[in-house]
Amino acid sequence: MNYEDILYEVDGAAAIITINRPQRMNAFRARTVEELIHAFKRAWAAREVGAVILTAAGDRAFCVGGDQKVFNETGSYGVSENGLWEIDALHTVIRDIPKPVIAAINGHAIGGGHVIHVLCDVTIAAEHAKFGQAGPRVASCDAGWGAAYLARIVGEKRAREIWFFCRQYTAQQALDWGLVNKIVPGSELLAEAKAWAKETSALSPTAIRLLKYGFNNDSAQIFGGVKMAAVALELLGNTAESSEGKQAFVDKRAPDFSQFR
Ligand SMILES: CC(C)(COP(=O)(O)OP(=O)(O)OC[C@H]1O[C@@H](n2cnc3c(N)ncnc32)[C@H](O)[C@@H]1OP(=O)(O)O)[C@@H](O)C(=O)NCCC(=O)NCCSC(=O)CCC(=O)c1ccccc1C(=O)O
Repeated sequence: MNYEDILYEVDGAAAIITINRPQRMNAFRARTVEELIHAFKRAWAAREVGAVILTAAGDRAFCVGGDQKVFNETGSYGVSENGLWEIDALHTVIRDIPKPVIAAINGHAIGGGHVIHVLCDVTIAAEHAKFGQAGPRVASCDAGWGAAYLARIVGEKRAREIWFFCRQYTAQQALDWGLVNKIVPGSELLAEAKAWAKETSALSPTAIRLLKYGFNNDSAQIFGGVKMAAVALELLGNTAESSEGKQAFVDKRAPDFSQFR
């Protein structure tokens, strides 16, 4: 597969997957998601790879979720080679790949971009990184992993605060809440992530695989709701409420959801 929206390289025992749409703050479209899934499977199959680093181009954003401009123009997140919109399959492969996935957060991790880092095994953040959910501002949400798994990490009260108020949190706040494992200066982010990848790659791959699936086992029941949430979100995406959210984003104004209450 030819990548247009991401970069893939192997450095030592680390596969480095870079979301490469800095002109859209690394927001994803259907093609981006399809390429990410492909790259994760490539890293899964590569014997020399012991860990995956997921990061993004530039120093402004890790990923700000679904590309709202594409959605506003086309009514979807655009086309993919296989014709599918597979955000849930991306979440699944991050959980299923039997190698640690290290998120290296180089800026804003917002909306669907925040959900992706939450699902990674560990997160290292640049000092200037910002975290939060934004979906309800544009009539979108992830009521699957994005809600239930987030609550496991930060607790119910904090998870509900994150979703119900759509605020942004600093890297220090994210560290205090257990959302990230370490904060480093932006200039040291990739080197730090590579050091973590090297360290874990020296350990028994079978033990790591067992542990990852052991951790996953405890939260696996959330998956039952993931598919339901995806179908519900697709239906929400076809409503006037969704159109108002996306149009307001493009117009750079506050949405008026009053008629949908
Ligand atoms: C990220 C911001 C907080 C940054 O703010 P700021 O620094 O002030 O910069 P801006 O001037 O706002 O933005 C700069 C530039 O980038 C464009 N941009 C920003 N975000 C997006 C985006 N998401 N899509 C497209 N373009 C974007 C912005 O328009 C500016 O462009 P100019 O041309 O220069 O004007 C702030 O920008 C912000 O809050 N952004 C919106 C974040 C957002 O709403 N994200 C989408 C949330 S919904 C979502 O992610 C879908 C989820 C999903 O599909 C899903 C479905 C089912 C299960 C799971 C999922 C899932 O988890 O993904």
